Amino acid sequence: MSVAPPTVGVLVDRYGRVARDLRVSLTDKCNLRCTYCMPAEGLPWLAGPQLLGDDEVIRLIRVAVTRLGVTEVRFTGGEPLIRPGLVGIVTAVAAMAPRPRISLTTNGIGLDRLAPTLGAAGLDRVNVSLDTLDRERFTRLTRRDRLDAVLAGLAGAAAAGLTPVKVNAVLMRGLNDDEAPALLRFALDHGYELRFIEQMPLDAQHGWDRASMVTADEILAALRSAYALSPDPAARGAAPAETWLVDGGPARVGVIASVTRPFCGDCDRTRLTADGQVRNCLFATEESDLRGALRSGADDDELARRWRAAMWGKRAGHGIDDPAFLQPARPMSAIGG
Ligand SMILES: Nc1nc2c(ncn2[C@@H]2O[C@H](COP(=O)(O)OP(=O)(O)OP(=O)(O)O)[C@@H](O)[C@H]2O)c(=O)[nH]1
Ligand SMILES: C[S@@+](CC[C@H](N)C(=O)[O-])C[C@H]1O[C@@H](n2cnc3c(N)ncnc32)[C@H](O)[C@@H]1O
Ligand code: SF4
Ligand code: SF4
Repeated sequence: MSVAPPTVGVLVDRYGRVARDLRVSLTDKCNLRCTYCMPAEGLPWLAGPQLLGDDEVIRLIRVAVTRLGVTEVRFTGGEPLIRPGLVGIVTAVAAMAPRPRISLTTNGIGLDRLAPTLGAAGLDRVNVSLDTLDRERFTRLTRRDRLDAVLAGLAGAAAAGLTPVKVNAVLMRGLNDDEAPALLRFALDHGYELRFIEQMPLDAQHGWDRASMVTADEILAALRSAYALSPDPAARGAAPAETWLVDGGPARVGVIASVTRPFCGDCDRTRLTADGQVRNCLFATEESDLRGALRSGADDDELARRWRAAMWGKRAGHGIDDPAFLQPARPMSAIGG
């Protein structure tokens, strides 16, 4: 392996990992306030001029897709459905050649209305976050009484063919950690693919505590009290989720065990924040400023060169277990989860 970043080709790092999955944050704002993500009062949001405009987002995605080998584009945030230009951005990305696969990670609010339009624009599939089926718990966990809107969003996505519809759930001790089997029952009944996510130290309040985090092992034990789980024979590839067949399959359930079973060795992700910074890892402490370069006249070759250089410096892993671990300055909602 050479000691300098490549000047042509794909987004490779010094460990030989190639990033083909681009996660784009379209806004740092959100209409929920999940306790594991942000405080009740919200956060100091990015100001208008700091945000990439729609044309700037599209241009950077085009650089990634046509020059850097990116084959998957995921829109996230914050809450991507509240970005006014979302449909136009999806339409533009779907017209790129080679056409990337296009997906969206969302809290689902408003998706019932938007799903057909997004599907027609070229969105392939969605992941919807849902941590509890109990209205009172949902309101406590997200600080908003919007469970019905999320359930409607899920149904709307399935009806619009944005499949497979995946459901992301974070379990919080003492709040919804008894709900794993019920969430799986709900997902099986509706044909959604459920994945549980271990809580990570990426909340704005820095309230994460390893000792109280609900672990993958605990989640699996809870699921096994109600279902037979067997290893999924399908190859995992670079996916964060490890999956199991439920009661012999074909239905599956996944666990994203970022903390207790990290998957950094196979990571294929690169991230672009809503203000145009490339991050080579969720936990990166440095960013590369593509917005500044773009606005001062850099051409596509130069943007691609900077992106390659940013990925080359990616660390081997997140280092959460390292005593010297430092939580990144930006929270999950600003990075793009
Ligand atoms: N540590 C870590 N966690 C990630 C990464 N990407 C996603 N996750 C976690 O996995 C959760 C689910 O991610 P999603 O956006 O639903 O998508 P996905 O699981 O990456 O992808 P698909 O299964 O292909 O839809 C995120 O909220 C994160 O908590 C990553 O690169 N590193
Ligand atoms: C940051 S959100 C952005 C997209 C959208 N607002 C949503 O909630 O799906 C993406 C995902 O990150 C997850 N998430 C947020 N904070 C997290 C944390 N501290 N640890 C693990 N996952 C987290 C959420 O549950 C959600 O599934
Ligand atoms: S997890 Fe998603 S829905 Fe919840 S507060 Fe964070 S950005 Fe909003
Ligand atoms: S923590 Fe960083 S290196 Fe590990 S999987 Fe996530 S983005 Fe990739």
